[in-house]
Amino acid sequence: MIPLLEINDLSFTWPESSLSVFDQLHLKVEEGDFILVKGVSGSGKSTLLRLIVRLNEPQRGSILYRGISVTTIAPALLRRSLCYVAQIPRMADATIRENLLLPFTFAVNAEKSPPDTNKLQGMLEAFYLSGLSLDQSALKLSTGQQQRLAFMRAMLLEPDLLLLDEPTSALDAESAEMIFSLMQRLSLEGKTIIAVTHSDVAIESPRLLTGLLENKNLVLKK
Ligand SMILES: Nc1ncnc2c1ncn2[C@@H]1O[C@H](COP(=O)(O)OP(=O)(O)OP(=O)(O)O)[C@@H](O)[C@H]1O
Repeated sequence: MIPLLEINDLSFTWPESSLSVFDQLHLKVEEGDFILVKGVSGSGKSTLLRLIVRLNEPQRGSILYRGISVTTIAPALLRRSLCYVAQIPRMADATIRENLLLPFTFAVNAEKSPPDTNKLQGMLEAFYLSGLSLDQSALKLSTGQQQRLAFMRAMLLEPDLLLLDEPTSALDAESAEMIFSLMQRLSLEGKTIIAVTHSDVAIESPRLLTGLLENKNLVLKK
């Protein structure tokens, strides 16, 4: 079986830097895997996610999505299937509904049908956002609420792989707990997730793997 994502021999150095972030890194992600990437600050956790969705390009090595080099897939197309949620959520100065539906206005998602109000309301509840109106301003939400909204917006696109960059960094313990329980639930539903975290969280999923980024490489363990 071809893995969902396969990284081989990956080496990367930021422009104008003399130190490489990765040196011959390998990673294989099968459908349904839930990988929590840990590592000290500066070990390259965000950089790894950025390379996967082609926000940066490696100097060496390959990243294959379903066996195809990501360099041959237009970034917008790639990011339709591999959804990246950045550390700091970005919301437009618009309502919650408009923010959630924004990706469906992109040409690349033209064949995806936008969710109706019922689905959006249901999802708000599932993402611990019940009580909010779809017609209120997204910018007036707390960081934790915006983060859950960004997470929900990504899931509405039904990506093959969800990449979450430090989804709980700006959150209090209670909001972080909600994000982790959401990730656990999605993993139990069979979603494939790579999430970067600093926290020592108790997540239970039969498909959970912990990846430690250390010495420019990633070591996975059960
Ligand atoms: N845009 C950039 N330009 C140059 N160097 C960068 C850039 N972004 C990150 N780096 C460097 O790359 C290395 C890895 O950074 P990265 O942000 O991936 O680490 P991280 O493990 O995600 O850190 P943190 O846990 O603090 O978020 C660091 O040495 C950092 O200084």
